[in-house]
Amino acid sequence: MPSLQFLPQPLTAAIVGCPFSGGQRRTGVDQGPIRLVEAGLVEQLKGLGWNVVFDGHHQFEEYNNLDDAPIGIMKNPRTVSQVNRSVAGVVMNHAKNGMLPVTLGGDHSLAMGTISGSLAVHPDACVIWIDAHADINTIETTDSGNMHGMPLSFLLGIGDKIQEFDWIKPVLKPERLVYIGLRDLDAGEKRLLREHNIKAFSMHEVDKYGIGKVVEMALDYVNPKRDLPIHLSFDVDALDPSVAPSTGTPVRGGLTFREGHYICEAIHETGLLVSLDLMEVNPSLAEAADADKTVAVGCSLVRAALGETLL
Ligand SMILES: NC(=[NH2+])NCCC[C@H](N)C(=O)O
Ligand SMILES: [Mn+2]
Ligand SMILES: [Mn+2]
Repeated sequence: MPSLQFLPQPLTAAIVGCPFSGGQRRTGVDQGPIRLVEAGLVEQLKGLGWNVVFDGHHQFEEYNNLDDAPIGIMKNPRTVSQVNRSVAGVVMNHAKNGMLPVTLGGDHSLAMGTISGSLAVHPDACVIWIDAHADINTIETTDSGNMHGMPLSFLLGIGDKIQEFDWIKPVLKPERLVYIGLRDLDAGEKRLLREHNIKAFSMHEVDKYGIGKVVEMALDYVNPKRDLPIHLSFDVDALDPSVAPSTGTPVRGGLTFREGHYICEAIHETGLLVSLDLMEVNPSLAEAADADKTVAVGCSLVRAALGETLL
C-alpha cells in the first residue's frame, strides 16, 4: 500500500456521496454518486488496499423545501448554502478522524463544502482544481446564476459578502490555488484570475508543455517544497467530451483519458493528498453507453488518485 504522508495507517477513505444538483439547472447530476458507487467504486478501492467507509449517500431532504428566492441572479442560494454547510461538517469530521474524504458529486458547488471541511483540518493545504471552467464567478460576475460556477469566489473571499453564506470562511489564499485544464472562462472570471494573480494552466499550456511538465509546474507553484497537504477537486468536464460525454457543461478540446489519469497518478505519487472531489458526472445526459463510459472514467480517476498504477 502506498504511503500518504498526512494520513495514519491503515489508510482509510471515506466516501461522501452527494446526490445534489441545486448548483445548476440540469437534472440528473444528483445520480452521479449513486451510479459511481453502483459501478463498484467501494470494492475497487478496497482492492487497492484501502479501508473504505461508506454509510450511504447523504440525503439533504431537510433543505428541499427552503423558501429559496434568487439572490441577485443566483439560483437556489439558501439550498446550496445549507447543503454545503452540512457537507463541510461531514468532510471535516472524516478528515479529523484521519480519513481521506472522497466526495462524489453532484455539481461542483459542493466544493464550497468539501474545501471548507478539508481546510478546517488542514489549514495550509493547497487546492488543485481540474476543470474546463474556473468556477470563480461572484454575484457580480455570474451570467448564468448557477452556483456550480461560483464556489471558489466564496472560498477565496472574493466579491460582495452575502449573509446567507457567512458560514464560509475565506480559507483559501489565492497563492494556494492552481488550475489545470481551463478552456471556457467568462469575461469576469478572466478578470478575477488576473486581479488576484491566480495561477492557471489552460489547455494551451497542456498542449505547449505536455501534461507531465504542467503538473510539475503546478506543484512547484502551490507546493514548492512538496510539504503541504493537497485537496484535489476534479470536475469530470475537464476531460474531453469524447472521454467523458455525460456531464452538464461539456467543452470540446479537453484533457485526454491519459492526461486526466496522469494528473491523479502524479498527485498520488506526492504522498500529500488529503481529500478528493469527483464532480459533475451526470449519467442522464447521454446515451446509456456514454453514461456508462463517463461513470467508468470517474471510478478510474478516483482509483488513480488513490494509488492505482499501470504496472
Ligand atoms: N462546475 C461547472 N461545470 N461549472 C460551469 C460554469 C459555467 C459558467 N462559467 C457559469 O458560471 O455558469
Ligand atoms: Mn466544469
Ligand atoms: Mn467545475
